[in-house]
Amino acid sequence: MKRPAPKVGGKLRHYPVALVIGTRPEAIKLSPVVHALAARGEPPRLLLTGQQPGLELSDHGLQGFAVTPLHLPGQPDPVLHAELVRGALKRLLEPAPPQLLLVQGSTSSALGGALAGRDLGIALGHVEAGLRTHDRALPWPEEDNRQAIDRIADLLFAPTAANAANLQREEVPGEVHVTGNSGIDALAAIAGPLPLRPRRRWWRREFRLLVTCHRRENWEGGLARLAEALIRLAAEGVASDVLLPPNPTVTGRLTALIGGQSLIRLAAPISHAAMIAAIRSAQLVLSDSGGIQEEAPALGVPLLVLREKSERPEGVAAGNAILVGTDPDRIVEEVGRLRRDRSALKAMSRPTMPFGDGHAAPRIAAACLDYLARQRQQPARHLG
Ligand SMILES: CC(=O)N[C@H]1[C@@H](OP(=O)(O)OP(=O)(O)OC[C@H]2O[C@@H](n3ccc(=O)[nH]c3=O)[C@H](O)[C@@H]2O)O[C@H](CO)[C@@H](O)[C@@H]1O
Repeated sequence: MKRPAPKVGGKLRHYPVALVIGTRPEAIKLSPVVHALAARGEPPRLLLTGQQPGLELSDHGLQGFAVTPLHLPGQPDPVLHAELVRGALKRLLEPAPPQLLLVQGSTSSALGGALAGRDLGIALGHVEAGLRTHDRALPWPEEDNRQAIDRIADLLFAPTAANAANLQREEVPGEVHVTGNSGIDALAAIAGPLPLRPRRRWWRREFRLLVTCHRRENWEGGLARLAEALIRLAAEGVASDVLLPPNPTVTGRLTALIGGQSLIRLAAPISHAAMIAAIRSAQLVLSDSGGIQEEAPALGVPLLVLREKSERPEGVAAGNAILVGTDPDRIVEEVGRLRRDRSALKAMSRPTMPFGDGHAAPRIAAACLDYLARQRQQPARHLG
């Protein structure tokens, strides 16, 4: 189907900085950056790809900013989606390109935005640069997308020193800044000043799990193995709250696998503030989400990571998380062990801040504006 090209807003020229947003985690993590840029007198234009249909920017405090929607929902083939975003953004931005384009993370929207920026010779900033599993298949396509974006970015905002070390090893040509993850800024905006004090009442009689599972690598087999584990745990009296993702494929499969099981509650996606409250009140979280791997340590909530490999080893190193994959025996065993061993659970409940101090966004905004000021003093860039 031929899609109409998005209308070009003449006002584009008034926005030296533009940001690409496609999904919930990008909105969550870029909102603090948008506000930090605005606080410094440079409110950016938001380019909303539509990857996650129904994403409401106002849910993430992004109302009132200039928004250009592209209406490009995610495709079964993420490489195709990245190309659609690339083409649409090139048509949109070519007449009046911004001086700096920011993308976040590892989505096909981020890759498409980065490639469009490169095609048009626009300086590119990557928020959340340098995360690596060093395995192109786990997760695919995120690992590929991250590497591809980092290779062409002019500004790389690495959340941690280990992320920056990955970039230095790869000898990326852009400037690397260690800033912390802006997701922790978003968390602080909800939870209050960080670090939090350890929770006093971390143990309760009833044992409830908070569960999310949506990564592509878990679609074939992983979801069914997790479902088996949750059903076995329910038989032992362990209750689970399973939060369904916005993705209808995963929601359909999870509902077919565990819908109607006693002690297992399925719930629709909730707001970020409600999610933070749910994490805080869980005794143990099971998740394959990237953002939750960052939030749980800062909130001092123990986490079992439903993945074989993670690009966020800092949570495991800090003692808050254990990588368990989706083997049902392993999940049942770890949950059982932590349920019985209160001191092990308590040791994982100490709030830690391996992913940042909650002040990443002002650092990112300052580095962007400094870069723009330097660029303005140089002769114009030419497309090679
Ligand atoms: C493993 C991986 O590659 N993850 C990538 C994925 O995000 P990620 O895996 O984090 O995506 P999720 O959809 O799990 O989003 C996580 C965020 O959504 C919140 N939440 C979750 C459930 C809910 O009902 N409501 C809600 O608000 C969580 O608190 C968290 O802040 O794309 C991000 C954006 O590019 C990247 O930064 C991540 O690296």
